[in-house]
Amino acid sequence: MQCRQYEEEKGKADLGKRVRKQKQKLLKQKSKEKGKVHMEVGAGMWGRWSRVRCIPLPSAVCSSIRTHIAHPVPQVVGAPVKEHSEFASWLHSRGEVDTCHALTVGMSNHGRTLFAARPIEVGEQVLRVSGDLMITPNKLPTEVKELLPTGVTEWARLALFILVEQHLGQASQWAPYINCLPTCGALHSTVFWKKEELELVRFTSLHRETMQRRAVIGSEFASVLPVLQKCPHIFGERVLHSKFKQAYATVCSRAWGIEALQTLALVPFVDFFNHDSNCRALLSYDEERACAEVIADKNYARGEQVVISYGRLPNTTLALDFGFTISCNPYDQVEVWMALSHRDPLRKMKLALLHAHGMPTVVHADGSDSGGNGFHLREVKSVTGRGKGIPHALRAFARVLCATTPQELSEMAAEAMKYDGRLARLPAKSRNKEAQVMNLLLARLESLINQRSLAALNISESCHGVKQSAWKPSAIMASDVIAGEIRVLRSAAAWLRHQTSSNCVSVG
Ligand SMILES: C[S@@+](CC[C@H](N)C(=O)[O-])C[C@H]1O[C@@H](n2cnc3c(N)ncnc32)[C@H](O)[C@@H]1O
Repeated sequence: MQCRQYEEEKGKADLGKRVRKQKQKLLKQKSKEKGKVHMEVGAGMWGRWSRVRCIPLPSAVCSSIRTHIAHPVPQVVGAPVKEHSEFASWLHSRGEVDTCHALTVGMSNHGRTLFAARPIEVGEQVLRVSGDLMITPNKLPTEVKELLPTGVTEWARLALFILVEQHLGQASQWAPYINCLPTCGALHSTVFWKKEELELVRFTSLHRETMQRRAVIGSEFASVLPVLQKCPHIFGERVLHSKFKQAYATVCSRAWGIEALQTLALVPFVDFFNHDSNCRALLSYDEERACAEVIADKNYARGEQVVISYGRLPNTTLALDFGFTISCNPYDQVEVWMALSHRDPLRKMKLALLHAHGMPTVVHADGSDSGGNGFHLREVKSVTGRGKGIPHALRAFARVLCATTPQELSEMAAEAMKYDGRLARLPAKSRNKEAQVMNLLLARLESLINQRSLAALNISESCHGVKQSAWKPSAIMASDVIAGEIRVLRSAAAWLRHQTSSNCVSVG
């Protein structure tokens, strides 16, 4: 019941507000850093700009990193694909002479990928692509750019770029690159899942985000449709929503945010790198030399698959943006929705207290306050160790939820003033109250664990009689997402139990 409420509340959330905040944060960060910046690939539609991190490239550090890859991406020594020579001569013809001396394009279990053409040493530059080769939205034909309404995002503009070049076919100067983009049916992003497939992840944030992404693609299509119709000489006679969606999803799985240039870009050749969550090599942009580069984070033998990290991405993001998941993804997370009851007599006061202490609640599209928010939980690595447990904000929210008198709320405000302004920095003075808070949180986590366990059962029942290795991509991804959420929830519940027992708080 609470989860249904969660879905409804979150579905109506005022996302515009969040986007504005994220963009402001990004702009603040911008221009602080000069030199090389790391980029993260993918969409995360509303969070993607905030995911474009801006960290000076530690080249000195890079050369001393010898990462132990605990779960490497399977190393498949693939025969070079025919595009490799085509690609290499195309790059040469464009003056990209240094780009791929160390790498060759081949096939892996996960589509095209890059292999070491010779032994590669840690700290070595394995790839360098000049700014000229990057496809940015300003490379759209001028006629199209002039017709597009201002609100059309860079994601949609890059999707249009793909459509323009696909229409040109072999006459396109980008043809060797465009020909390698995924064809219809090759992308497994959740935006393409059927209704019954999406049902498998019904209670997760992935479900909501997928619906939002679909809505965004739909409204972007509506905005560009008049331009598509005005320019049949550029796009062809009739561009259907499905074709635009395919191009849009392709951009989501391949575009890089280049903060230094404040733009989104498709970067040919870099596109062939597969992702490994244990890898520390990132694509970075060298502002001085105006080129993108990748530095090896370990030694590679000839023929070994060379990977990079697309970022510290949970399976929900991987499934939505890229159409794959990783089993036991170390960056998995769960969104736990907590909300004040409409029947709570202190609701107004509690909302005021939360808002005054930097704890916003989600606002519906109609302007009403949901009285709740989602809190992201990551796996708690050690139940007994001193590392991070559950987010402080979640604990503070639970304290506010459990307050029963105005006096309690005033005491919380006074205590926050004494410290750093944040609510509930210390456990409640009354042991009973603290136990109540812990019980509330534990009950919430346990109900989510039960719900996810049922979802996991559902997935295996939907694949009854089929060997796991033969499951459809959607079932594998749904299973990884749910298993990850259960793992995270269990670790958080174990941490809570340990905290309460070591503080001698009785937990029911
Ligand atoms: C930037 S492209 C990488 C090149 C891609 N393999 C190709 O054939 O063009 C990203 C796509 O590669 C695939 N991919 C990358 N890393 C993967 C991994 N670790 N497991 C499964 N698929 C992966 C996914 O299909 C993803 O959408």
